[in-house]
Amino acid sequence: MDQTRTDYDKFHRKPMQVKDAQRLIAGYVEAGAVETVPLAESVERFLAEPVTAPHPFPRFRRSGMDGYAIRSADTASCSSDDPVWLEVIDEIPCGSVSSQVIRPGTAARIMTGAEVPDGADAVVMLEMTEQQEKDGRARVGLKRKIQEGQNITPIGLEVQEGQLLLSPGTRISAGEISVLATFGIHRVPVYRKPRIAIFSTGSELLSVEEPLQPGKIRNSNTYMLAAQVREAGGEPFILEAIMDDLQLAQARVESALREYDAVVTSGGVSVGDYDIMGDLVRGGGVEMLYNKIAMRPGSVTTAAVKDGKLLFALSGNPGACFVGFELFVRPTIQGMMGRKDAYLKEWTAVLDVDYTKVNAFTRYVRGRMEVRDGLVYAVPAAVDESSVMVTIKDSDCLIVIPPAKAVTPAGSKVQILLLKEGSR
Ligand SMILES: Nc1nc2c(c(=O)[nH]1)N[C@H]1C(S)=C(S)[C@@H](COP(=O)(O)OP(=O)(O)OC[C@H]3O[C@@H](n4cnc5c(N)ncnc54)[C@H](O)[C@@H]3O)O[C@H]1N2
Ligand code: MOO
Ligand SMILES: [Mg+2]
Repeated sequence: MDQTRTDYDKFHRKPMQVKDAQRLIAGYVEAGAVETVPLAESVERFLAEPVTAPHPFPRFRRSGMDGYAIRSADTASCSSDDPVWLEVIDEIPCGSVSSQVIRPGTAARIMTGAEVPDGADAVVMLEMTEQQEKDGRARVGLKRKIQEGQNITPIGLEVQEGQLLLSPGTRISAGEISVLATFGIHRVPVYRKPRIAIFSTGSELLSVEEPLQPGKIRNSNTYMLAAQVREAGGEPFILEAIMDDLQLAQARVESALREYDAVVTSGGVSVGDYDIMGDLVRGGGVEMLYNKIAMRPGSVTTAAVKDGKLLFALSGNPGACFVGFELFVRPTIQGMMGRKDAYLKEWTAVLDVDYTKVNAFTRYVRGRMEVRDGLVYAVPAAVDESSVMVTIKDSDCLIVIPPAKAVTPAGSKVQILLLKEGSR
C-alpha cells in the first residue's frame, strides 16, 4: 500500500452507528466453556444450565405458626362463652413428621415450619388458645371459628415441580444462591470467566508505582479496564504497557490473541504520528471491523478480529476508553457467559440542565441520576470531555444526547444507560 493511500485510509474513516457496531461484534460472540464450582463459590458467576425445580416448594404442608394443628370444622360453633376443647394427641417439632391423623375432636401441638399432620386443615396460633389437663390428658380450648387453611402454607405455593427457575446466563447473587441451595444444587455449572488481556500503549505512560517525570503520566486506563472486566464478570490479565512501537504492538497483540479469549488495548487509535493501534488494525494482521463510531467520546474506538477472537482497541483518552468498554466490551464478556443482549440497561429520564454542546455524533455524557417527585432526572457531569478522568467515578449513567444542531434544553426527555450493575 502506498503512503498516500495509507494516509487517506487513516483520515477518511467511515463512522458506524453504535447499534450496528454492537450487532457486528455480537456475531463473533459465543457462550464459552463450562465449569462446575461449589455453591458458595458460584456467587457473581453466570449460570450455564437451566435450573428446574426437582420438587415443589414447600414440599409438604407447612405450619406458619407455633400453635395447634386442628380440623377447622371442630370450631364451627365455638365462641368465647362456649369454647371447644380438643384432645392434644401429639407434639410435632420442626423436622419431625407425625404418625397421627387428626380426627374430629383432636389436635396436635405444632411448631413453625413443621409438617402439618393428615386430617388437620388449619393451624391456630398458640396465643389464641387455652391449655388444660383433664384426667391426665392435655386439652386445648378454642374460642373462635377458624378458617380452613389458616396458617398452613400449601405444597408448591412458591414453586411447582418442573418449573423453570433460573435460565442460563443468569448472574448468580443472593436470591439465586438461595434457590440453588433450596433444591440441593451444591455443584453449580457456570461459564468459565472469559480471560481478557489488557494492555495500554503510549510512550508517555509510567507504571503506577513510578514517580512522575516531565511530560509523562501514570497508566490509569489499564487499571480502570481491569476493574471494568472484573465488574462485567470476566478475568482480567494485565500485560505490561508498551511504547508507541508498531512492531512491538503487533507482536503483543498476536501473542495475546493466541493466549486469551479477547484483547483490550487503550491508546493510539487516532490519527497521530504515533497512533500505532490505528495502523496495526489497518495492517492486515487482523481483520478490522470498524475504526470509527458515530459517537463521542470514543469516536475512534476500533475493533478487529483474528481467528474468531476479538481485539478492542479503545481510545487512550480515559473518558472515551471507559465508554468504549461499557458499550462494546462489557456486552462481549457477558455474551461469552450466556447473556443475550447484555447491553447497558436503558431508561428514560428528564435532562436536568441545558446541554449546550452540539455534535454530528450521538454523545454519551457521563452523569448521575436523581429521583425527584417520582421522576428520574439525568444530571450531566460538570466536565465530560473525552480526556477527563475524574468525573468517571461520579457517574452512574451515560446520558444519550442524539446528534443536535442546537442546545438540548433542560426538561427534554433523554435516554440514559445505567452503569452500575447493582442498579440493573
Ligand atoms: N488530529 C486529530 N487529533 C485527534 C482526534 C482527531 O480526530 N484528529 N481525535 C481526538 C479524540 S476525540 C480522541 S478520543 C483522541 C484519541 O486518542 P488515541 O486513542 O489515539 O490515544 P492516545 O493518543 O494514545 O492518547 C490520548 C490521550 O490519552 C492519554 N492516555 C493514553 N493512554 C493512557 C493510559 N493508559 N492511562 C491514562 N491516560 C492515557 C494520553 O496521554 C493522551 O493524553 O485523539 C484526539 N486527537
Ligand atoms: O474519539 Mo474522542 O473519544 O471522540 O472524544
Ligand atoms: Mg493519539
